[in-house]
Amino acid sequence: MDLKEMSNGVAGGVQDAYGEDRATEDQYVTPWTVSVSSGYTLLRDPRHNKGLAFAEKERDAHYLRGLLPPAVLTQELQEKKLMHNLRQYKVPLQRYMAVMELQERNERLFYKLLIDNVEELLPVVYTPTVGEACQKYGSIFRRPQGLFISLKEKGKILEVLRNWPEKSIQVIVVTDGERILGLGDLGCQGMGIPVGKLSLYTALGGLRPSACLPITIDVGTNNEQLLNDEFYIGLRQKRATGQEYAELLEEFMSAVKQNYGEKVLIQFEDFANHNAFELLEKYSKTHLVFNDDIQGTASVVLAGLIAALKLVDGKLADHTFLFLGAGEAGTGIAELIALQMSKQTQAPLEETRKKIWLVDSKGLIVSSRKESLQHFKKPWAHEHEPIKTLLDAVKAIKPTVLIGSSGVGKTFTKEVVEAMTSFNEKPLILALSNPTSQSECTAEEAYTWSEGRAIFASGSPFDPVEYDGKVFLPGQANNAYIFPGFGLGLIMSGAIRVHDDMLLAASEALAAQVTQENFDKGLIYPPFSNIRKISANIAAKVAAKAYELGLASHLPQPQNLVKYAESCMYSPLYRTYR
Ligand SMILES: NC(=O)C1=CN([C@@H]2O[C@H](COP(=O)(O)OP(=O)(O)OC[C@H]3O[C@@H](n4cnc5c(N)ncnc54)[C@H](OP(=O)(O)O)[C@@H]3O)[C@@H](O)[C@H]2O)C=CC1
Ligand SMILES: CC(=O)C(=O)O
Ligand SMILES: [Mg+2]
Repeated sequence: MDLKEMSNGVAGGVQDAYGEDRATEDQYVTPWTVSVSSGYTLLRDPRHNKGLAFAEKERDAHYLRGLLPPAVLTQELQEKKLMHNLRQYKVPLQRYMAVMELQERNERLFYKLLIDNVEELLPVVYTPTVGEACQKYGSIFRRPQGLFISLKEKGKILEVLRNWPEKSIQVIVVTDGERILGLGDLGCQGMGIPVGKLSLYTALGGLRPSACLPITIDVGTNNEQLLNDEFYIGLRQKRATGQEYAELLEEFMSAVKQNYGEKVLIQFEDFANHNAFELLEKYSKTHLVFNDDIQGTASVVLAGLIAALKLVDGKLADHTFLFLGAGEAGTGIAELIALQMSKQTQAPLEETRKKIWLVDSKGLIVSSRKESLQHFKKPWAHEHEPIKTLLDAVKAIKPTVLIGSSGVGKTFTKEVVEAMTSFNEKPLILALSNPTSQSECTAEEAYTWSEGRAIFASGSPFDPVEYDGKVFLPGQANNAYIFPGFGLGLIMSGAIRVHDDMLLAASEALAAQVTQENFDKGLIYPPFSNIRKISANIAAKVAAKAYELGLASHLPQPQNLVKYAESCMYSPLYRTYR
């Protein structure tokens, strides 16, 4: 038999014993797959796979007989088994890999697990474990998730977007990996963050998984360790900057709009501040963009403050705020607090900003430093003598609220917390930096050093703390409370732009969900176990604001926006196949 006969019609091809390879290595082939999933392909399709939950009839109808062992398990039983297995892993990264493997194998079961066990699994798929996963991303991933758009794709970004199998995208979370949590530049390995954030969009906010697209833009990395790592998965070059960077981002933003229309939400995540503010400012005029680190964080912290006013005396404007860290999170939060105060008191923003002080790596931001400050710090350069350390700033400013957003761990020392406690009956202390290793202090430190008087919340979760016979529940001040519901509100109203008033509406909606029972435990955030209900309420308020501002395009406005939000939410329950 000559080669041509063996090739089954593929000229010059081969036929191996299994009939798999129809072409020799030097020939071109077309990758193809069947479009209706059945049999083995169905079991390998994470969107439709149900594992042992396929019913007898489905096993017959979809050529699954023999491909599965005889037992038929319910989704609940599968969930029980998986949670049992997960709890056997003592190393957080192993849990992360196990849940990610589930996401790649059986999407609905993954989301059911995440929704039903949100408080237990949030630290696995999100901070702190996702930070470690990004650091080790190159070595732990077998199958890449999301789209990687590097400088190599310049001029072809639209084609790259078209390679993504889903066409009806509603939310994109995009990073360039330069400021991953408080871990710095992780280059292309930052992909874990958009993937994690989008899994929360689905689990906490109810967006369909197929409508979510994680993207990492790879313009190189300045992380020497990664550049020297032979297994590094990204571009092996220093970061592109200036015009080269701006042009790639411009092409990306245009291609997104061209491919998905103008109502796709683009969430910027973990960009370094020298790009983040500029990108937000530039594209908020032409696209539906949201910067989670600047805006989402601001909204979640403001919500915590509004709620905390039930535990401490006074109105927002009666308080004095001091930040450690004057970057995206710090100045973003400061600006939203000032805006809320201004709306409440009718005082101009320039006045309300004076209640807020920020410390950066060079000390307190004061007017004598104004000339040399980055533009986003300038509004916070108040009249004061220069102060170098946080402790001295705390003693001089005497804040009622201390917020950590520097990305540097252990900076709220015993002296700092004691100083806060010396002039506040109930000092409000928020250690926002992520992951846990970068937290400004631990929950235990905050409660112990303040002799049980601090109202404390942190970016990454801490376990309950027992102090002086009383159990304290630390809350989690994390933008994960906001962005899923916020995004749902934008999408369901067909919003075309994000407006600051929507952030304020989201804060108030979140604060309104804190119950007396939560307050009694010292919490200023509701538990994550209610997050879908919380997200529906946030979405409703955000959508209502979009309608009020004339920014909504989904008309007419649904009558009951909370019910409508709930009806839009993805359910992870298995469907029955005909
Ligand atoms: N809980 C949450 O929901 C969120 C938490 N975060 C966390 O906040 C942290 C900061 O993020 P982001 O604002 O985007 O980062 P940025 O890089 O934009 O800002 C960091 C700021 O901290 C300052 N800083 C750095 N080191 C010190 C130091 N030793 N002493 C005083 N100030 C210092 C920097 O000063 P300088 O300007 O002088 O360099 C800068 O002003 C990260 O850990 C991130 O994970 C962020 C978003 C949401
Ligand atoms: C939570 C978050 O967005 C961050 O730490 O960057
Ligand atoms: Mg972030």
